[in-house]
Formats: sequence, C-alpha cells, structure tokens
Amino acid sequence: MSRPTIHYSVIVPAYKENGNIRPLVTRIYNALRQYDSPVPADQVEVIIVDDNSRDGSVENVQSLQQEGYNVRIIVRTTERGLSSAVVRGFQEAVGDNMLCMDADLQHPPEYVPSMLAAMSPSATFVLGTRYAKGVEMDKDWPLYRRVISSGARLLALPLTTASDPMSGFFGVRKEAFLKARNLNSQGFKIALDLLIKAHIAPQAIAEVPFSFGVRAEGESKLTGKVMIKYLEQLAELYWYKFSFLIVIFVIVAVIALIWVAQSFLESA
Ligand SMILES: Nc1nc2c(ncn2[C@@H]2O[C@H](COP(=O)(O)OP(=O)(O)O[C@H]3O[C@H](CO)[C@@H](O)[C@H](O)[C@@H]3O)[C@@H](O)[C@H]2O)c(=O)[nH]1
Repeated sequence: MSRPTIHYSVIVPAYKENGNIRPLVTRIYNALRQYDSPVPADQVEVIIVDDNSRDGSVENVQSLQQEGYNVRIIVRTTERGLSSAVVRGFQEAVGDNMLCMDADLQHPPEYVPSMLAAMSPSATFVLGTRYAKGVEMDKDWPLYRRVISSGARLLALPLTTASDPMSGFFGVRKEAFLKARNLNSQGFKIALDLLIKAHIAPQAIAEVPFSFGVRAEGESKLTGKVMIKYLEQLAELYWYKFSFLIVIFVIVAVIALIWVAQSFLESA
C-alpha cells in the first residue's frame, strides 16, 4: 500500500524541552485521530527543531518514531534562536500547510486540527489569537508577562490588522512563506515578520481564538535581550513598511525648520 501524502507540517522550535516532547506529540496525534478531526492524522508530520539541547530529546523522538508517530528532529549545532529555528523547520517541511507552535504545551495541542484546517489557498495565514472576544488568559499567567505582551502588541498595531501578531501559534501556506524575503532570524517575533514580508493581505488571515496556558515543564527563554531584539525588529519593520512616508515626513520637517529659522532671522 502506498504511503499517504503529507499535506500538513507542524514545526516545533525547542530548546531543552525534553520533558514536554512526548506529551506534545501524543496529544497532537490524539487530537488528529478524533472522529471529528478535519485533518487526517496520516497526512501530518511533526518536526522538532532543536538547538543541540543534549537533554535526551533525540532519544525521546526516536522512541516516539518506533511507536509509529510521524515525528522527526532536526538538531542544529551552529545556530541558535527561535525565529531561525522556525524558518529552518518551514524550509524542511513536506506539507504545504505549515503550523508553528511552542513545545511547552502553552499552545493547546487540541487546537492543531482546526488550525491546520483553517489554511487554504485563500486563507494563507492562520493566527492563534489570545485577544479575541470571550477568550481568557490563564489566570496563572504572570502580570508582568501580560504587560509585556500587551505593550508589544500595541507597538505593532500600525503594522498589521492581525489581533495578536506576537503569537507563537500560527500557520502559513508554503507559497506565501516562499514570497517572504529577508526574514529576521533574530528574536521571537517570526509571525509579525512573516505577516509583513510575505505581504499577507488582511482578508487572507484566518484567526482562531485560543486560551494561552502556562508552561508545563522547563523555563521560558524570553529574556531582556529578546525584548531589545524585538524593538530593533520593530524599527526595521516600520522602515520596511513606511520608509516612503518617513522620508517625506523628514523632508517636510527639515523644510519647516529652515523656514522657521529664516523667519526668525529676518525678524531679529
Ligand atoms: N530551537 C530553539 N527553540 C527555542 C529557542 N528559544 C526558545 N525556543 C523554543 O520556542 C518556544 C517558545 O519559547 P519560550 O521560551 O517558551 O517562549 P515564551 O516566553 O513562552 O513566549 C511565547 O509566548 C510569546 C507570547 O507571549 C510569543 O510571542 C513567543 O513567540 C512564544 O510563543 C519553546 O518551544 C522553546 O523551547 C532557541 O534558541 N532555539
């Protein structure tokens, strides 16, 4: 019998996530095997992109493979970082519908079937959003993380119509991904970068509300350095999107300054 074609790829960036890998993979496939799953489990692959964690993740994935799960692990030894790990996963994906999610179970694996099914030739980007009406954040999510998340979201508002461009739970169709040039491989905000550089139109974004949980095992890698990288990325994206307006604004401001200075000198 021929093997079913893989149409869907789930990419999981992972650094020191061994404790989360087994529950993540088994819960994804359990959800896909439910009778009402809109996506058949045998058309889905899971790709873990690990940055040489050396914590038993490789052996863990091998034992899941022996149990019949379609999961593989890419171990990077010369690169580090969430965004570049996601891009690597997208490049290696077999499926045309590619989903990205965290390893730590904050993105509930039970949403994977509907997130995958939401992508189509007309909806080329699917966004798991925490900012939809009626969605509640997990009450254990710390206040400082809520403040950071809301602040970061506010700063990105002029760039996109997406309600949660900071989300790490998103999917993109391969043809849209391939349109993006010069993706930022630094930092955490790959979804925002893709939305802008792949020129995703507002009507091509399908939003799926979900409730953001708390990390199951291990620690967050979101540091002050990552936040500074985000500000750098924002500056780059503002320039990318609004360079024409920024140049016009600077020219008008300089002309206005010269005019004010001249009027001042004449009246002096
Ligand atoms: N390969 C690799 N994976 C990484 C790296 N850094 C983080 N990851 C993986 O990327 C996922 C998210 O990292 P966390 O450290 O758990 O991030 P977070 O603080 O929970 O932030 C999440 O929520 C934010 C929204 O508040 C999201 O913006 C962010 O993208 C992420 O999803 C996890 O699976 C983690 O192992 C890295 O350098 N390399």
